[in-house]
Amino acid sequence: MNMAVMGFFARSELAATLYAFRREFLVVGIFSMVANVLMLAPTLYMLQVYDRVLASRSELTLLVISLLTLFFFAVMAFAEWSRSRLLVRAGVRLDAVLSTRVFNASFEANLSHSGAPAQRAFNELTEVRQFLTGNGIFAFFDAPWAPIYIGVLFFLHPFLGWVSIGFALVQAALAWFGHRRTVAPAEAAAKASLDVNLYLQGKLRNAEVVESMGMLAGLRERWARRHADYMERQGASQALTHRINAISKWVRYCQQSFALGAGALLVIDGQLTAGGMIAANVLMTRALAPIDQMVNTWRSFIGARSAFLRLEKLLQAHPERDQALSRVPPTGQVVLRDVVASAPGRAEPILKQLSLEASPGTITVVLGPSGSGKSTLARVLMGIWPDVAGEVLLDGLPLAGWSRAELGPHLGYLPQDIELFDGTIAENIARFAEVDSNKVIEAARSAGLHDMILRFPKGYDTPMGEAGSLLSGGQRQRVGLARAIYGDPALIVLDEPNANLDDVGEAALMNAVRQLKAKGCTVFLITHRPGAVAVADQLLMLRDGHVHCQGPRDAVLAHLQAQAQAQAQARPEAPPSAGASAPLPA
Ligand SMILES: Nc1ncnc2c1ncn2[C@@H]1O[C@H](COP(=O)(O)OP(=O)(O)OP(=O)(O)O)[C@@H](O)[C@H]1O
Repeated sequence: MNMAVMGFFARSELAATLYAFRREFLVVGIFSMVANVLMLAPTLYMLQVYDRVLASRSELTLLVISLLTLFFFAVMAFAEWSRSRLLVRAGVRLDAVLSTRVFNASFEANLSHSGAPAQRAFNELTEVRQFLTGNGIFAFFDAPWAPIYIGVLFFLHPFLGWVSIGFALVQAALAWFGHRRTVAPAEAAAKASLDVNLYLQGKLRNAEVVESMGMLAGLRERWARRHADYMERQGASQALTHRINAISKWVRYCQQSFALGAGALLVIDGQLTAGGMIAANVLMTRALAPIDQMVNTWRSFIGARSAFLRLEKLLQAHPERDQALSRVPPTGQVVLRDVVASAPGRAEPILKQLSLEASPGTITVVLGPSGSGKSTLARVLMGIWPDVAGEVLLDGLPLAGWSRAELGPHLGYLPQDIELFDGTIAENIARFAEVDSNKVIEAARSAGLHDMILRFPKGYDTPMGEAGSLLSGGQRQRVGLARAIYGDPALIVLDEPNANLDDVGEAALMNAVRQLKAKGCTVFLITHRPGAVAVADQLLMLRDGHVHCQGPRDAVLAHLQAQAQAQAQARPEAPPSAGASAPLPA
């Protein structure tokens, strides 16, 4: 294989995956060769019928060559069918090989807000697969055979060979021109189409909010603007493609008729038989068909190529995680050293030089005003904040180095926006792994949910869709809590778990937190409610991304009290110094 081709397959993971299909493509190439060589059969048949059968008036000759041609056609049909089947199967396998990888990469991209939505990545995978396994690719397999047909035309008469080369050049020039002109508009239209779809889907997801506050008109106006932009771009792109297709069609008609005319000239001159003339006409159409096919499939080629490039970029940006980094289960010892968490588009980091330690069997309550960085800290602790500097260690090892699939069951996380997924309540609590009924019930009990679930008609097997209408905000939060508790994690982070809870719910939560502590879990509890301070071993107060106060609970409380008293005494003379901070030694 030549260097350029090898270079292509070596350049990325995606290209290397395609390289694994080289055998299939080779066999497709062989079938294409058989089919293309046998395409000469109709030409030979025509020659024989005109020049031999009609001249000799022999029915037997006609029968023999007809049967022979029939056999060739059968082989040709078999070769064409086989190559299609092979490609379809290769497509299914390609999808099987890549879909998990693309799923993981687009999931990670979503997590870091760095990539296009997952759905787009799957559309791209489908586009690449459909191109590689559809009609478009045949043009590439058939094109190399055009020279053979042109060679046969030269054999019939050099003039016919030159005419076919002339037409081939015109067609190729048209394809090249088409590519240059249509690539940008086609890509712009595809992007605009995706934008419109994604915008619409996003709004449909929030249909209740939109409806309740009468936001539809405003949103429709924004959607209409995007839609109009898409229509305009698509119209421009289509108009151009149609123009190029029309020119291509015109060239094809000219070629079909003038090839016959050129043959007729030679017949008049006595240089070609009538059979040769008809055969040359068929042959020339055949020789130029792949080029014509390429002009028509150019658009899908461009689409597939840019989809390929985007997928390649996505996979490169999110390489497969090294599964070898799995380790013994963590005990939950957490150390953060000089952690700085940033976000794109923000001049200042969200968390600034944050350091803390938490041991197994302790509860750290994180307090602080809105926007002080508590939820960001929760994500850092879970290892899902993309842009972190400093050290985040779990059992003395960097969190980022753990195998996510293995670490996941040892972590518990209750985010502020609880997302429950399609499936039963039990499956949601069991995190969609194999449901261990005892563990599910234990987690539900701890979250104060068990009795409530039993009151549902299908109990733990109630689908989330149905339960969605049965569950209140507080109950959803408790299902989220049970999911976080499930399987006795070593480290658990609860981000405002009591936001929607009543007093009973809050008591159940505090009970659950104490149980977790008793089991040796490292608990982080982020809250606005002062009641939670009662269960804390240590307190961490954040203010504007900084540690305002940190240390054992009683010491921090005493310090805050002393600070408040000092401020109260100083008040008559001078205003309090807002934001005075004094991190306590842990
Ligand atoms: N993905 C993000 N990109 C940019 N900025 C962000 C992102 N997430 C949060 N922020 C900003 O970081 C700051 C801290 O946000 P965070 O959600 O951590 O605060 P919080 O203390 O949990 O607030 P609350 O109590 O209201 O939940 C805010 O100013 C917020 O605007």
